[in-house]
Amino acid sequence: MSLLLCVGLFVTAFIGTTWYIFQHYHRKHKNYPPGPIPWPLFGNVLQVDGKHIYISFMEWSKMYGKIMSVKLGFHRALVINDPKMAREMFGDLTFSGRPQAYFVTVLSGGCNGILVSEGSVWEAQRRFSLRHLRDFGFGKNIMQDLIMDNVQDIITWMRQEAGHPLPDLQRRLSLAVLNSLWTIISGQRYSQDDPHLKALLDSIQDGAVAITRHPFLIVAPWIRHILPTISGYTKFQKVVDKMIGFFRDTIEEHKHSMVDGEPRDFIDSYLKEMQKTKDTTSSFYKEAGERNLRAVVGDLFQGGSETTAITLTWSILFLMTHQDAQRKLQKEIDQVIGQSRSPVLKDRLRMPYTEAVILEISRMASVIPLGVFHSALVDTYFHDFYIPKGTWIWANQYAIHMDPYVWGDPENFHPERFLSKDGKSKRQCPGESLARDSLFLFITSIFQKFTAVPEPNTPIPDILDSDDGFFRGPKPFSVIMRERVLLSSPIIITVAD
Ligand code: HEM
Repeated sequence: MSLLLCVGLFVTAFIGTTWYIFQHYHRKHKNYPPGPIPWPLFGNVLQVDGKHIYISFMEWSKMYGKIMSVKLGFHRALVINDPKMAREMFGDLTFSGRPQAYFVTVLSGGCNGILVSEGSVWEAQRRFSLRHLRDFGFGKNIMQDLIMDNVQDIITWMRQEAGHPLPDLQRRLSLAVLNSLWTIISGQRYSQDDPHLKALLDSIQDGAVAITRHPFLIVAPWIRHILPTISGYTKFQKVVDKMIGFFRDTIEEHKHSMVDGEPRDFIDSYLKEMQKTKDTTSSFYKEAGERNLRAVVGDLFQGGSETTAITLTWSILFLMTHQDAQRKLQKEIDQVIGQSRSPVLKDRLRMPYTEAVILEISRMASVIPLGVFHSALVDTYFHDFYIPKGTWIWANQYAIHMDPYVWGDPENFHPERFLSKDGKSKRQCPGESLARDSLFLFITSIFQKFTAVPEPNTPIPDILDSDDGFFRGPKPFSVIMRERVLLSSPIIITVAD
């Protein structure tokens, strides 16, 4: 090696190390929350269990405290492992930003829509969407009918498969949940086997996988310029293009088939709002409007389908492995609903045990174990900790849901613990009531008719273990649904007013 090269390498290493030490020790404010020492370039990413990152954070919080800092590549991030602090922080608009990171901007075609936008765009898009989703059923009786149509498909399918292990349970549930959303957003209802519906689900699932399979694009996006294939960039871009293309095609079809007068669905309403908008700075104006519409449609599908479907799959696993809880649930169903009619949302008021089961399933499932990133909108203080503008913030929902100080015995499935109430935050899930309604109607309808039992001689997965991507799903399991009563006539799903 020539002397010149040696000197060059030495100088580069010296400058790099000095810069790193300066960054880490001197530019860090003395009241910045503590955390593990990050490595150059990749931060703490290589120190966590890549499969269960939230468990690594939970372990670290025992050393560094309920509010701790980590570094994801060059990004500063905080992890909140305490329910009170998380509620307080996310109830404060100062922390209602979203990280404007590379992968976020690619997924939303800029910083558009509801999920990743900020400020006036977020407010306008969220307000418009909630108002117009209500026109097409959100939070109304008609939503119950839409959900029940899809519940009926699941009951029919389970009846066909009764007594045998259920194939593709999670996919079936995903298609059923997605179909209700699809009807509200784009006006059509498909059969469960429809290729269009399947293509939409594939595209949403590929999108979710794309986020988690390529962590380097999240923490070190610059790597795509050097190693586009190895870093996963080429594949990521392909998946994202396909997903955005799907939404673009759906919107184009609407533009061609839309008529004057009443909008047929959410997309029509949005297109009409765009036509009315003359303010060139509005997020509904022309090109900006189209980008936002595509992102909103993506947010609703991505936010609403897999979350609910994975929670339902966990429900079957938890109830299959806790026959006692399943029997109590069925007893309440028999007492309040009986066998002669289908469940209706009004039944919820008289079914505290069922509600407790749903809450306990949601706690133990923690389907979005780290929640969705927030970010600090200004330099600020929180519980005497200094938090610089732009810091990414995770609420470790899994740690909160499994905190022994809060729950006593968090690893046990124990619905009775939920016979009390909880609070709310500001940047909160707009689909919460739809998700709760869906979980109630699916669970009561399924367990009204069937009992879930494990397939004999097949291993049952540990319910505390999971298959993780962006979502936390159960490990594969085999379930047999046994019919509870033999009906000679086909099931009639009637929805009372
Ligand atoms: C079990 C079901 C669900 C779970 C566990 C869930 C969870 C979450 C979480 C943790 C957030 C982040 C809130 C925050 O920023 O602090 C969120 C946001 C969001 N969810 Fe859900 N969700 C569910 C169902 C739904 C449904 C059914 C829809 C739509 C129809 C939906 C649409 C959204 C949207 C658009 C956001 C972004 C809100 C914003 O940034 O202002 N979600 N959800």
